[in-house]
Amino acid sequence: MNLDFVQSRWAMRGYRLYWRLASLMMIVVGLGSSVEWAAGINLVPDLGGRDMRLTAAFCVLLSGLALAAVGTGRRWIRRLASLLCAIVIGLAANSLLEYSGIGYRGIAAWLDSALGEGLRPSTRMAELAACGFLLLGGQGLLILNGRALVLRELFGLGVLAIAMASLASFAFVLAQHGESLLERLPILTGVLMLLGTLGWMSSVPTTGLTRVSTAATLGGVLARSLLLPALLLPLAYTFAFKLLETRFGVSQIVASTLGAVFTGGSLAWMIWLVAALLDRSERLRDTADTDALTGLGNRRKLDAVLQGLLHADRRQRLPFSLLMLDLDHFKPYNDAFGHQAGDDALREIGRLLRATLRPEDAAFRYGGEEFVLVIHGIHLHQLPAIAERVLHAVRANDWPLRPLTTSIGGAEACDADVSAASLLQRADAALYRAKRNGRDRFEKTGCAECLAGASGPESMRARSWDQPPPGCRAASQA
Ligand SMILES: Nc1nc2c(ncn2[C@@H]2O[C@H](COP(=O)(O)OP(=O)(O)OP(=O)(O)O)[C@@H](O)[C@H]2O)c(=O)[nH]1
Repeated sequence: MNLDFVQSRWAMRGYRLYWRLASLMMIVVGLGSSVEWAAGINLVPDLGGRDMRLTAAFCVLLSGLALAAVGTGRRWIRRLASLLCAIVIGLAANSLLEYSGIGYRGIAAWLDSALGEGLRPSTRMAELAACGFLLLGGQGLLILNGRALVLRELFGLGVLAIAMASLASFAFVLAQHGESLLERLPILTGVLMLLGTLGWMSSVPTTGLTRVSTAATLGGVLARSLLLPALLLPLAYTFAFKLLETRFGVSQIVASTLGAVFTGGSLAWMIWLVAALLDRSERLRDTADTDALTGLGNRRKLDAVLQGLLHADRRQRLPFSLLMLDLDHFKPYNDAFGHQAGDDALREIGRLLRATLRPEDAAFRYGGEEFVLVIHGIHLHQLPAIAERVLHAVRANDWPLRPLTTSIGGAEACDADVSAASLLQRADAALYRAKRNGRDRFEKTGCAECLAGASGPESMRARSWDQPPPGCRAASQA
């Protein structure tokens, strides 16, 4: 399934920045480690454990250079970067063959004997590092050439797994002063592999796994805020609780219990974050669908509701009708008492409509002083009773400044209605007639009274009621 995402500008910037920093760091550390190895000096801070070997340092340097080149449009630079990745693959494969036990003596063995093993530490990188760089080189080569998305993501996940295991193992060793699970993979190499594989993924943020986490959607926010803690927290806990046990004499049972409590707590925190974000997005959606003045649904919400009702399976479609309301002589009311008083009156109409309708029906502000009511399970011949209830509620309300009335037009959803426009148009035609026939009254329009396919009522503007809605002339003048 191929999904398109709208990317978040900030997330994209963040990923691009990370990619540049990762490539820079790899170049600096790779170069530093190579020089350090060659000159026998200490340039790169020792993180404990074993030193990085010459071949690993070279792989880091070449991967960093190739990574820096991925953004360029120049073909020859991309070719050069592909060549660097191919060299990384070659060096890693060479190391693996050296370890294979088939008696292959590769570059590192040759270098070792040429430089005099014993005088200098071995040039050979560890087996796991070789596996990691084989995958990292493959990932880079495929990204640079825009090939095999799934395979390169799998390569990335492979490097991630090796790097994470090395970090966890290192944390464990640090805490325990004991044997490492992955004793032969130096921590610096693990960290750089982690940087490198995430760097490759970040260099093309609109593809593969990263495109979800750069999306400007709820899913994108969740991925950005939860992926990294989900990866790193178990690692940090392993370290912290092992440290409590070995260095501070906390018993194993207490350390394990604390580990379980913190892991559960983190999980609960992540779920809470998801729930809070879902809640916020739902409230935002509600706000977008609500008219701020009256608290009723707005035009956008009405369109969605009608769309849903009209697009329901014809055979299962339940009858429903519309009432379209327009306040009578509202302009003089506004002019006489001011806009604020007009707003209060509109708010009061919203309250009256909510109070008058059954819970299953819904009122929407269609625009200005026009409202639309969606009445479920009601046919045209049943509408007058409901409309009369609304007319009475408005008429009988205790208006503080001057009595207000409303005119109402009604129409039923017909089989021929494929969109909301024709239905709204019939309700509008009936409203036009109610206005023409003296206001404070209800009129209805039957299914055949307007031309099918008309473009819907004029709305959200002051109506003069001198002209009937287009497409309903004959019916409107009836
Ligand atoms: N206070 C207030 N007035 C509004 C709002 N929206 C529309 N109106 C006013 O509603 C009035 C509508 O007037 P018209 O459409 O000319 O019609 P009318 O005076 O109600 O007369 P008929 O509809 O012909 O009975 C205009 O004066 C608008 O300014 C609003 O949100 N607040």
